[in-house]
Order: sequence, then C-alpha cells, then structure tokens
Amino acid sequence: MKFTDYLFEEVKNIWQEYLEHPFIKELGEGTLPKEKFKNYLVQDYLYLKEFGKVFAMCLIKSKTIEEMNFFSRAISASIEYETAVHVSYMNKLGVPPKIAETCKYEITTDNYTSYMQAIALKGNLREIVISTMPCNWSYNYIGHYLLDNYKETLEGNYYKEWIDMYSEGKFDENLREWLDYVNYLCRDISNEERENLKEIFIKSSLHELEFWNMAYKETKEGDLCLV
Ligand SMILES: Cc1ncc(C[n+]2csc(CCO)c2C)c(N)n1
Repeated sequence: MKFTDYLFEEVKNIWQEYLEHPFIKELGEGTLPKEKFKNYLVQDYLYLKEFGKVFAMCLIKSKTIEEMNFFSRAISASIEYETAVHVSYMNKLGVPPKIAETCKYEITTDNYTSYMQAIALKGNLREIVISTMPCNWSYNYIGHYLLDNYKETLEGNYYKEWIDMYSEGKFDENLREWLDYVNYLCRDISNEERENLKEIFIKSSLHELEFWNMAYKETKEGDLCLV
C-alpha cells in the first residue's frame, strides 16, 4: 500500500466532514453569504502568507538543488498563483490585499499556521511536508466533490472561480507530483516514524476542519479588520 493511501485511510472520516460542512455546501449551491466568504478569504490570505514561510523552511532544509527548486515553486504557488483568485475576489468584495494584510489573525488561523511553523522550525523535511499535505490535497478533494455534485448549476455561481481553481487539471497534476514526492520521501521509514507522520497528518486535517468552522461562524462587521 502506498504511504499516501495509508494516510488517506486515516483521515477519510474527517475529510468527509469537510464535504458535508455547511460552508462547502453553500459554496456549491452558490448561496453562501458574501460576508462569510469575504471573512474567510481574508483569513485564508493571511494563512497563505504564513504557509509560504513553511515552504521557505523546507527550502533551507533541502539537500539538493532539485528539491530547492521544488519548494521554491511551492512558495510561488502559495503566495502568487493561489492568492491571485483571493485577490480577484477580495478586490470585488472591497478588501484589497493591502487592507487584508492589516486584518487580525483569528485564533484558528494562528493555531493552524503556528502548528505548521513549529514543525517547520524543529522538524525534519518529512514531518514538515506531511504537515502541509492536507492543505493542497483536501482542497483538491473538495474542489472535485463540488464540481461533480454541482456541475449543472455552476454557471452563474458566484463561487465558480474558486471551485474551478481547486479542481482544474493543473492543480490535479500538481497534487500528483506532491503525492509521488511524499511516497518517495517516506519510502523506508520505521514504524515509529510512520506513526508520528500519521499523527501530524491527522492534526493538520483537524486544523482544516477548524478552519471551515471558523469560516462559517457569524462575525460582526468590523471584527476582523483594523481599518
Ligand atoms: C486553510 C487552507 N487550507 C488549504 C488551502 C489550500 N492550499 C494551501 S497551500 C496550497 C498549495 C499551494 O497553492 C493549497 C492548495 C487553503 N487555501 N487554505
């Protein structure tokens, strides 16, 4: 069994909760209140900023130039490519990036990014990479679920651009590259390390669930932004 298949088996119940989450359901239906989406996007923009730094630590801990290039592309993917869709929506919703960057980090955003950054500082490359894997993998999982379940009504859905980004072919290819890389990195680990990596993967998956919960909860206007 591939290591990534083993990891998936361990979190599939948690990931199922993402698919059934009201935030995801309303995104698919196009009924999610824009205010909720705006607050989510701002927190996610801040999340991606911190996430990029996790890959910066991977770059420092890389052994080969090939690996360094891989992580350098991962940094760009997080803070250039993925944020482009955020910026497009944020501009439309009246929170351009400069304002978003002045917003307060919610405790959930802090908890998740601090968890990965602590591993990035003290862990090995395998631990760091595993802590980040629920991010791109579960978003692709959610993107495909939404595409399959709501394809008839996606035209005209305000959130189509977001759904498209996470389910498009380029993203699938990128994920495949990551899964192959993880299987290569973890090709001959001990049982003890396997357990440890599994725990990290589960923890990040739980942080993802908390992020969806945060995204759906009611926020008062002006709660999050400093300006
Ligand atoms: C809370 C949260 N979790 C995961 C992602 C998705 N994501 C984070 S990094 C990355 C790979 C580089 O783009 C992807 C797909 C997100 N946006 N927000």
